[in-house]
Amino acid sequence: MTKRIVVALGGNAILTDDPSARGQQEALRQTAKHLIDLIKQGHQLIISHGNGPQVGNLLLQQIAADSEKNPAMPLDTCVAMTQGSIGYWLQQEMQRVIREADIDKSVVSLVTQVLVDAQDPAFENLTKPVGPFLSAEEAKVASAETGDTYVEDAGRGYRKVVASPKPVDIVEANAIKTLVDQDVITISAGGGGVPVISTDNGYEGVEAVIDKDFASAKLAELVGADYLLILTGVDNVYVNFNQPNQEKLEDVTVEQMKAWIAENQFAPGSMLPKVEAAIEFVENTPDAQAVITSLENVEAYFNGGSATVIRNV
Ligand SMILES: Nc1ncnc2c1ncn2[C@@H]1O[C@H](COP(=O)(O)OP(=O)(O)O)[C@@H](O)[C@H]1O
Ligand SMILES: NC(=O)OP(=O)(O)O
Repeated sequence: MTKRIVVALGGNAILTDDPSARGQQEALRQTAKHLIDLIKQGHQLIISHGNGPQVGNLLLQQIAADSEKNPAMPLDTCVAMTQGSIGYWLQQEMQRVIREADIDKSVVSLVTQVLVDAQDPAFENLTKPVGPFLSAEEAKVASAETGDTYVEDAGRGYRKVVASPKPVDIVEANAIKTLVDQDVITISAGGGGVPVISTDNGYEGVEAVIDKDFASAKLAELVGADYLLILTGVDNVYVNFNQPNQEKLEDVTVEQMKAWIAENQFAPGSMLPKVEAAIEFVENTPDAQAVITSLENVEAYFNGGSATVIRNV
């Protein structure tokens, strides 16, 4: 039976070891190959993706700008630029695998605005890591030079952090839903969506990067998805992760997940937002499921395999 699946692509689906345009498109070629099975099975895909490394790199490229003839672009515009570049690569690679599979389906990527609350306390408390990983010393130098805040990111090094307000609504949700109803594969809410606030004069961009897992949960709710499929670097979520007594989670309820969150089982900035986004989606969409697994495990999961699946009961 056809299912409506929001697929949220994590960092390793886009950026492996080569950050060039060619390298990222090659990574997305492999990603597209992992998704074709779902399309062959007749499911509707609504794809979203991260942009943390890419938008941070783009901000660094703005340093080369001058003030008048080639001005630096603000963060909301940089988010839109990464939606454009990643959407372009992915759209081309999805079209390639669809053509190779001899399937007649259109793919389109949409510049997507996500409404946030101008009063969100996240604007005062910067939490979203973007760009490259630095050593403690490099981060100290960069922070002294730019005034930017750097924090340690889940044991992987230091990264610049920016504001990350929660998504309230997706401006283009009806347009996306119309396309999905017409069986078009959409790539939307990339990089969490371009953060905008509502003013008397319409929408206005704000300097922030929305977490793509929360934006994907909102997207899944608004398009009436059956599944929110969060794809990341691990086949399953674990409790006591990376410890001798680590335990793989398979079928779990929202209630169990909340208890483990209270025990600080999931790392902020990496697994925690995924688990919270999964809970938010299933709480707002009672018969739906959220699945957290790796790209490599997707085909196996949808053919009867195992992953971390979060349901209401
Ligand atoms: N409790 C946990 N269970 C499984 N993985 C965890 C856990 N805590 C942290 N992680 C790590 O978090 C990573 C996912 O976060 P991250 O790489 O930031 O996401 P993304 O794939 O969206 O870029 C996993 O690949 C894993 O290494
Ligand atoms: N916007 C966002 O959450 O990107 P990452 O998943 O790449 O951090």
